[in-house]
Amino acid sequence: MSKLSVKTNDNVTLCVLVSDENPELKFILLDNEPLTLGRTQQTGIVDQRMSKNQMKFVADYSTARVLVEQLGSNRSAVNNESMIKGEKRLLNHGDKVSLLFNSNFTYHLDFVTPPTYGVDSNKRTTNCLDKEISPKKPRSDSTSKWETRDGTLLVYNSSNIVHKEKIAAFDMDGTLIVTQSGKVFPVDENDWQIYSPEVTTSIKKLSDDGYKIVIFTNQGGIGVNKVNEKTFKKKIENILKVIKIPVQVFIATRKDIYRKPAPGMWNILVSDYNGGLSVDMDKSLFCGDAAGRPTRSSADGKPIKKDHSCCDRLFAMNIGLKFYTPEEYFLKESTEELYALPVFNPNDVMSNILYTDLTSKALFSPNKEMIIMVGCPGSGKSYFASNKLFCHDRMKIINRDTLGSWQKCVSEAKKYLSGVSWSVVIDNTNPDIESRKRFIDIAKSLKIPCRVFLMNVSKDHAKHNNKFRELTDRKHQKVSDAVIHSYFSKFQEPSKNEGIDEIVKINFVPHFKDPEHEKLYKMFLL
Ligand SMILES: Nc1ncnc2c1ncn2[C@@H]1O[C@H](COP(=O)(O)OP(=O)(O)OP(=O)(O)O)[C@@H](O)[C@H]1O
Repeated sequence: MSKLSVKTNDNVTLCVLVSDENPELKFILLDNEPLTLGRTQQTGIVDQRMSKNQMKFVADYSTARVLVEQLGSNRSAVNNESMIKGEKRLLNHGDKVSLLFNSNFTYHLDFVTPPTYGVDSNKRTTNCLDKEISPKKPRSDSTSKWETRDGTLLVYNSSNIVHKEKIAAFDMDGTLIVTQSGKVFPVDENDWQIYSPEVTTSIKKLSDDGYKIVIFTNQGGIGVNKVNEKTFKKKIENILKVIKIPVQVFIATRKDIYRKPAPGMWNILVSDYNGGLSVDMDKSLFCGDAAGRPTRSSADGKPIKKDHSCCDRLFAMNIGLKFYTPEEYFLKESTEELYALPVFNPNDVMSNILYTDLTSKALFSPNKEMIIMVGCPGSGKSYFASNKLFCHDRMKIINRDTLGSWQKCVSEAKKYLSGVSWSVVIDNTNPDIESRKRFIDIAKSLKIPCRVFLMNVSKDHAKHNNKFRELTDRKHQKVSDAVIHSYFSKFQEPSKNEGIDEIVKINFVPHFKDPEHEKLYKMFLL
């Protein structure tokens, strides 16, 4: 039995939230009239984790979408992706909402064609809440096809997009379009032309052959307000008018997991934007111009600048997709396979090495001592120092990021080492003699042994770790590449002459929180 009833006109597409646990339980969402669900008699939910007003829904019949906002404190979810208080999402027909994350309080959204109540007996006679699904109303304006995910990813769906197992994906700038002006960056939103006539014919053929056409584009300019988002969306719509085939577009506007070569745009396509169809990786492909090719000549001998980056090729490699350059795919030019990958390949990290060549001694001594870490940002000092496998309970990790200044680190180190049995680890970069001396002096004055643990990690490896940290730990303050370069320019190799008892080189031994982290770590990240 439905908890609500409503009289409707024949031409109205009714919108209903249907409980997955009890399909009899349905809530009608009237056009533009908010409905709040939570721990109430209406829903029959008594779980105390649920707020009385947990989620607010507002249907927009003109666009066949529903805006949902989480009001309660505990997490809810849309299509199994968790939401927090204050977060809003747009729902489409068929989307699943969990009033509480990981619970059975789930509903799905149906747009239902209402009955005619005997006005014309040839017309439908089903109850308005029976699951007779009307085709979605055509969206009234182009903006209704746009969505924003996680505040940074823009997604566009052509209204007649059909999901497929075969995906033909393309980069946009330099691949599907080039500037008319001949400049690297467009001078305005109209400064574009289709890369070559083969683009439209190839895409039509792919579509006829059962491929869904997708565009993945990095547009960091939007994130830093250099490019106007509204104007850019219009530009996409104009390009798609020329392509004339239904297309899905993903636009990464920030330096986050969605920015190529990180895999976020692909992952969200597979999880949320392919109608639940799995992707045939063997038949799918990605084509882009950022392929890491050096300066070269065209067939008629004209010089061609080197590629501005390798991010398209790396994106395809990270995902495991077949990769083509626009020249290969559209112009059928033969492949030269001349390209450069980043110096550091995360797949090369060795898991079968020891942390240190020191096999005779315990890495961390049970006796009181001072350990000075030396290593650039991202070299893994904190990860190593805080790894409980190697530390003992009476070991204080002292860190400038937490305390605020080296002076505070010095006094904290003195305090602990003056105590009965505490050892300390100075978890700062300590690149030069001057920065190490502050701590060596304390050890000397207290007659405590002092060792240096020197991180055996290259600059490119540290940059990779740093990027990985950015993508996996949003709370950690971002470290620019300039800070890493500055460490290396200041670096003075530690020497026993500084008053250090022992210098131990610490190798990078990979160890991951979970398989997802390992998978991401082993991808190329720029
Ligand atoms: N052995 C390891 N295996 C897997 N990941 C690691 C390892 N060591 C470090 N990482 C990852 O590399 C990133 C950087 O490590 P960490 O924060 O320890 O560096 P750091 O040298 O302390 O940097 P900073 O000086 O900026 O604090 C982190 O995301 C960490 O999870």
